[in-house]
Amino acid sequence: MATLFTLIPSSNSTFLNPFKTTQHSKLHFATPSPTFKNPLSIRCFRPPETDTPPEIQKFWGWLSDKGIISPKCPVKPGIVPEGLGLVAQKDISRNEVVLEVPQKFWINPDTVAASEIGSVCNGLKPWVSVALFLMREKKLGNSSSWKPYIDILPDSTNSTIYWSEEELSELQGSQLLNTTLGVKELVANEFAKLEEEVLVPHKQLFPFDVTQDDFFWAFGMLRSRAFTCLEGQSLVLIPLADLWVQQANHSPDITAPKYAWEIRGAGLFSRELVFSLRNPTPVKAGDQVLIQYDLNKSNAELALDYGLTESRSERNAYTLTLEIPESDSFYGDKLDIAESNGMGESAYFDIVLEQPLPANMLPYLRLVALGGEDAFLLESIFRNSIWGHLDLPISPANEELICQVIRDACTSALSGYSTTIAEDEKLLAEGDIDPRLEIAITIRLGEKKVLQQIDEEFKEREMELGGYEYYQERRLKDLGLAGAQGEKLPWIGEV
Ligand SMILES: C[S@@+](CC[C@H](N)C(=O)[O-])C[C@H]1O[C@@H](n2cnc3c(N)ncnc32)[C@H](O)[C@@H]1O
Repeated sequence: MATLFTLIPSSNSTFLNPFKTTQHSKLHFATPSPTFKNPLSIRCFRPPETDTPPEIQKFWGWLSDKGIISPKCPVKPGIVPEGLGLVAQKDISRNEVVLEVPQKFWINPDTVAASEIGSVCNGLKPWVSVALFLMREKKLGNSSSWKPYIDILPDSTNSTIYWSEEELSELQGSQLLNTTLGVKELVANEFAKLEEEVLVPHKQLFPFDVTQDDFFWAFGMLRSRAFTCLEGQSLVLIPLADLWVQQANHSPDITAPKYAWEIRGAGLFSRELVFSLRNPTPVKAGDQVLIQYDLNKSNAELALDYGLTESRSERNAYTLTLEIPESDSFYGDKLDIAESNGMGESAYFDIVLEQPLPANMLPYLRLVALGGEDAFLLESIFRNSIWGHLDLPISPANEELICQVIRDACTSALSGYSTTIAEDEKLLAEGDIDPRLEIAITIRLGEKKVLQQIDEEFKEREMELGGYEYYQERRLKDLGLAGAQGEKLPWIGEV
């Protein structure tokens, strides 16, 4: 029954689909923190502060020259513990608009299409074309009109896509390791395609070396900064707005992004679009303006996208993949039942720490495990009612099988990690750890806790097998054919 249950990585990426791969690709990464190069002095609205790096001053001057910000702008980029952030220049109340960025300063697939490389980007995936644009602008250096923006972008983040092999080894056994390797492989494949189809044939547009590392840099920038849930926009980089830092550990005051930003019409007849950012919670002058990037992302997703994790227990999740094996003699019937109930041959269940099992997980498991004396339930006569029956235990054999399969899978997954929960907890308690190691420990600890929780839940089910009411008893009761204790009366056959 091993095929009943497989554990695969999951990634609800901001702009990529989930990956199913465990293949390794070559890794090349380094330089974790933002660096500021090219010392230059520029005009800015406020007197330059002595500790403000020249790149930020130049960026600010560029934004003011372009009219994106005015002297009244209530926020300003500043150095914060998380790299660059937006710092309040005055007390800002909740819901106050802190900045507005017109469409002409956005970088999205339309920007690329209208640029010098637009004609060679036709047919590229939106994220690939924006990544190509971004790395080209970086290579263009002083000739790029986006230089002040490109110069404030970090060389990398703590996203696992930038980790060295040694750093990744701390994730041994985790789903995040598989997901990261899958993403890296996908990006490497996209780069190989891009090289063959665009970079080499159009060398005149790319008269410099463009490497896979450059592409990884651009990919990581998009992954950590692009807005993807805006109306009508597949993905868009919005200079200045992308300096917003994630509120570490959830504060109920900080609302989800959908309340914090919007695209609205501006100008004559509202023809021009403007990205507008509102302050989610009152902030005092000098403090950072913070946001929640996405309340629904797991720690693995936060680590992959942004290179950060949170200690809230709901951020810890593990994705179980269940599937109906093609070799199952009832494959067709089971698939039909799954499909009639909005599911398919495979089903993914994100199990969250300290949360109940996802709806439909137990019915799907029972369906996959259905066989033997219970197989009559797969007959077409039951097709309309079967899902309701699967919501509750079907038979001791079926329930025992799902418990065994899940518990075996948990034991096997737990044996893949190189540390125990206690060891990880001790390491975290000691503190003063490298940020990437802290991310790795948080992830593997969270995954193991979820696996342990699943195992305990099914262990309890296993111990209660004798106490459940199964399909036959329920059916007899419904028909008024059960005895006083719910037992089948001796003269009753199969129902
Ligand atoms: C949208 S950018 C924000 C601007 C960024 N701080 C910078 O220096 O350019 C997102 C990135 O900021 C950093 N970041 C944001 N919130 C953070 C947090 N709470 N803890 C650590 N790093 C954070 C991460 O590197 C993340 O990938």
